[in-house]
Order: sequence, then structure tokens, then C-alpha cells
Amino acid sequence: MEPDVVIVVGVSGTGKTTVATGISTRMGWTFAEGDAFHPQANVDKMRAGVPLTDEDRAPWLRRIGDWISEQVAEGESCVVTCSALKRDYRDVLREGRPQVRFLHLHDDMELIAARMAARKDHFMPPTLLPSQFATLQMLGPDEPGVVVTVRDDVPTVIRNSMTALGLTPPDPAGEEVLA
Ligand SMILES: Nc1ncnc2c1ncn2[C@@H]1O[C@H](COP(=O)(O)OP(=O)(O)OP(=O)(O)O)[C@@H](O)[C@H]1O
Ligand SMILES: O=C(O)[C@H](O)[C@@H](O)[C@H](O)[C@H](O)CO
Repeated sequence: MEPDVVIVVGVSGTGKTTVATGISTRMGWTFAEGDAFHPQANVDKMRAGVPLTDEDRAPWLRRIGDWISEQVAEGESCVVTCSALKRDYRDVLREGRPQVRFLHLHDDMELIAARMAARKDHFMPPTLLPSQFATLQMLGPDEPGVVVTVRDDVPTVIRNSMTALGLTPPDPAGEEVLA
């Protein structure tokens, strides 16, 4: 069977890591944290409160794409986080990888800013959130995937995301335990 690939996209703080790990656990898929593929210079820049440019993001997107290709080559279904704010970035991730679908987590800036403010030990400062929204191009109806609101609690957002993507956990009893 063809492996499934889900890329969880959206602005910083929208819950990509939280939801992607939830899907990975429930589905038994491999998971990668997109932030781990940033060159150190990108992390330093974001930590200093400076938004990344297209040039900064290019090597990062390539690395994430390479990781996905490795999973597919091994027949592994996978879920990976990557803000992929622009359609061009998502096109890079999809190019040559027909399995890719996007889960775009989204809500208004006020809600996400509050969650970022409460989050500890993360390099991304909440001051960068307005630039994330300014750069964001919403997932288009002609792109593969779904848009899900993140207003609900974590188990509900994970459940809504999986339903929207048509994903059923191999062991349905597992979901209650994890929720
Ligand atoms: N549905 C939710 N309800 C309440 N809090 C949430 C929800 N989803 C995520 N959070 C919290 O919001 C914060 C941001 O979530 P998370 O780190 O998963 O976002 P992210 O999109 O991966 O961020 P980044 O792109 O900056 O790495 C975390 O502290 C997380 O625990
Ligand atoms: O494209 C970007 O501007 C960045 O990559 C960010 O979105 C971060 O990777 C991440 O969200 C940090 O928390």
C-alpha cells in the first residue's frame, strides 16, 4: 500500500507539533519536527525576532522534502510539521511527492498569541506572530488537504483533523486511552 504523508502547516504557535505528535501516536506513523531541519542561522535569526526570508527558508524546505522522500522510499507513512506559509513553499514540498497532503491548522491571531505567550522554552518569540500572519497564504481549494480550526481542546482538534483527513487509527480503542 502507498504510504500516507501529512504535512501539518500553519503559523507559529497554531499547534502543529501538538497535533502532529497526536496523529503520529494514534496512527503509528513516523514523526518529524520541522523546526529541527532549520539551519542554526535560521533559529538564531528567529530567536532575535527577525522574520525569515524566502532564501532562508529554501534549504529548510529542501531538507524536510528529503526526509519525506526517505520515509516514502522505506514504505513508511509519516507526519511532519512545517509552517509552509506560502503556496510556493507547499509546492516545493509536494513536487515529485504525490502522496503529500496538508493539514492546515488555523485560527485568529488573538487566540494563537495567547497560546504562544503561555508557552515556555521555545525559540520563537510571540513578536514574530504578526509577520507570520502577513506572510501566510491560506491553503487553497486546489491544494491537497484540509483546513482545521484550533479553537477546541487538543484531543478534539486531533480528532477533527483525523476525521477531515479520513484517517482511522489501526486500533480505535487506543484513542480513548490517549485522549
Ligand atoms: N488546541 C489547543 N488548546 C490549547 N492549547 C494548545 C492547543 N494546541 C496547542 N496548544 C498549546 O499551544 C502552544 C503552541 O503549540 P505548538 O507548540 O504545538 O505549536 P506549533 O505550531 O508547533 O508552534 P511552532 O511553529 O512555533 O513550533 C503549546 O504550548 C501547546 O501546548
Ligand atoms: O517559516 C517560518 O517563518 C519559520 O519557519 C517558523 O514558522 C518556524 O519554523 C516555526 O513555526 C517556529 O516556531
